[in-house]
Amino acid sequence: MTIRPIAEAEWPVFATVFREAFNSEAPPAVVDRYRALSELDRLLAAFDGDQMVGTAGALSFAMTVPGGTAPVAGVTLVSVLPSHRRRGILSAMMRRQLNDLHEGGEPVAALYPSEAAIYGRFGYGRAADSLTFDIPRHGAAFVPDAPTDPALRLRVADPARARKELEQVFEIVRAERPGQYARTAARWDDLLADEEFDRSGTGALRCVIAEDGSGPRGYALFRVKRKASEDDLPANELLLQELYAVDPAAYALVWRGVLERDLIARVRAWSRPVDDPLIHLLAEPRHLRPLWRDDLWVRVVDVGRALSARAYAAPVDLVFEVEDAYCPWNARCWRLSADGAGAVCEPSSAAADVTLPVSALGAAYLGGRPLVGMLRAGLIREHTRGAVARLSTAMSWEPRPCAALVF
Ligand SMILES: CC(=O)SCCNC(=O)CCNC(=O)[C@H](O)C(C)(C)COP(=O)(O)OP(=O)(O)OC[C@H]1O[C@@H](n2cnc3c(N)ncnc32)[C@H](O)[C@@H]1OP(=O)(O)O
Repeated sequence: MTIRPIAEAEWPVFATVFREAFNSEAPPAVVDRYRALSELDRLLAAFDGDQMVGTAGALSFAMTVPGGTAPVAGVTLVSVLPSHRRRGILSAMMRRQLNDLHEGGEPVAALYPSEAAIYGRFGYGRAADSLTFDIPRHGAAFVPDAPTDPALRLRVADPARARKELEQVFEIVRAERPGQYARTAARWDDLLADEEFDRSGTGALRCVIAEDGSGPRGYALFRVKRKASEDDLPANELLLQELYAVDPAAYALVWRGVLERDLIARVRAWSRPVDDPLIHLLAEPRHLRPLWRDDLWVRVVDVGRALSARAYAAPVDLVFEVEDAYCPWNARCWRLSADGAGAVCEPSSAAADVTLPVSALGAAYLGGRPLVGMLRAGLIREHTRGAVARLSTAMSWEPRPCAALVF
């Protein structure tokens, strides 16, 4: 078995392997979009003799982390042909990729797993969660004191033509929420693509923008799936792709534009953050009927650099011991000292206050997974009473992390 980067000429075979592994029906135009999204020199393939049997890629993200932005490898296109599964090919590709990231100086990796049980063994931790809302039209009323702004108006826009305005809003909001990553032109092309395959029975991509005299302040992208009830009344579903706004009044107005749209029986919204302000705006939040699931998984590739690259919610100074079977350079004691002036995380020879698996550090890295929960679950060992609570408080962050756009 060989694992190596691919050449441009090998892309079609690479695409054949991941299409087969994912049981994908993606047409050539969509495969071209994957290529535009990919960074060729960061694609790895596994070979059995001459045959390509496995794939893995990484994207160079600037990702929002607590208090700033960090370089993060967005791991993607991971697949092994059905004929070659459960022989350790994924494990070998993950080991190679983690070594490459370490040597290339990328301190953190993140991914969306196809199945949540796969990546914990490679040191990834469940770092962000998201909610799916399923809101019936009759449950869409807002609390009486929901914010309004008479300067705001709602405009129906063509998504492709409105791209610059959407980018303008997104650039502001992405800096606030950990897990959000800067979007390349290819990412926007993919998000706004509206070919037959993208519609797949769910209708054209639509857009509303909340704006005032000085420009856009919020937007929603959505499709409408046409449906009729048994007695032939409109029962259409609005499928919300994304909704962002830079201030509360614009946020409320865009949601109103979505929830109060005529001829819609229900609104389904995926990948909403767990602290979505909509939870406070709906007069009857039980109508959100939230479904909880995992969003981003994070892998701390280099403990010292990763933990020095973020901010902390409270001062902390302690020593923790990391267990890491895949990245031996992490497996040792580290001292973390952080206060309002910054954070330093360095190797230490002092006795550890806490021992934890590297996946726990990944889970806590974006501020959304309190370590105290993992202590109670018996996944972390505490040697100094109260040390996990202090580290947990320091690593927690507002707002809660959510990438919300699968890569
Ligand atoms: C970020 C992303 O791209 S996520 C997309 C992941 N890809 C897919 O889901 C496509 C379909 N699936 C596949 O291509 C393959 O089944 C893969 C990539 C998930 C696994 O590849 P394999 O080469 O079979 O994995 P490998 O043999 O290295 O398995 C390593 C370990 O993970 C376990 N494992 C592998 N796949 C799964 C799974 N889907 N669920 C739970 N455990 C799994 C194996 O049992 C093995 O466990 P062990 O170490 O205790 O023996």
